[in-house]
Amino acid sequence: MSNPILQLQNIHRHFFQGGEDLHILKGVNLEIQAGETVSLVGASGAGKSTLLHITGLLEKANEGDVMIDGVSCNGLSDIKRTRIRRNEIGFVYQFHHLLPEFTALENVVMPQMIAGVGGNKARKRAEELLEKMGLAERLTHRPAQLSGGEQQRVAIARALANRPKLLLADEPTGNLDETTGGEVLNILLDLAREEGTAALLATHNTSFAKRTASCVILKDGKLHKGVKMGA
Ligand SMILES: Nc1ncnc2c1ncn2[C@@H]1O[C@H](COP(=O)(O)OP(=O)(O)OP(=O)(O)O)[C@@H](O)[C@H]1O
Repeated sequence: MSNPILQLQNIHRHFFQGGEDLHILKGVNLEIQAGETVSLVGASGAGKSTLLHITGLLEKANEGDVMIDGVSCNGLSDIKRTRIRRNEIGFVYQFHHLLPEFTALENVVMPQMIAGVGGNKARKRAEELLEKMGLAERLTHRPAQLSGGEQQRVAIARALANRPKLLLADEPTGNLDETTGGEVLNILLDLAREEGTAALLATHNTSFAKRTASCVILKDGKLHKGVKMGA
């Protein structure tokens, strides 16, 4: 069997605040395979965003290792960590962070051009992704001309544009109503499975968490296996 796409090994994170040692993550372990979707739930302040930041190589753990497709990222230089982050990891946030002056299509083309993909190829990939998102009629719309759900679908297409091995999403539907959020989540999960992307999604919405292949709960600094969920 091939390597898991993501392995978190004994991750610890402390914050030192006002003379106090806040030990937020106390030995977190997790494995996610290609095409596997996992939701991350936990009370506010449990450390979900901190764990996603460490997993996305945006910050470092005080102890432990993040392995991306078998590569140990702990001891790598900042340049190598940035390269892995750019090439192997896609991010979706609660707010879409699309570039307002560019169209939907251009927003999805852009990260590919930055990664060195040629214009025609990048455009074709962007069109395909946006069509799968049900946005074929919205390619030339700017973010302000799109609904919240449409904006978030463009953000998901952008995150997947460079075919990342790992998709990290922090409350990807947190800014949407229940129905729209559910639709956006289904699209995200279908696409991640279809593309073989490993996905870790932090969410407060327990009914949404049921739609991923598995669910982990962050509590008292450790991950606990959630009840085995649906698909
Ligand atoms: N840079 C920092 N310095 C000090 N404390 C921090 C820092 N970043 C996070 N924390 C603390 O770590 C804890 C976990 O924060 P985090 O944002 O990861 O939680 P969360 O589970 O994502 O919460 P929410 O669901 O409310 O977004 C909180 O108590 C927070 O105050």
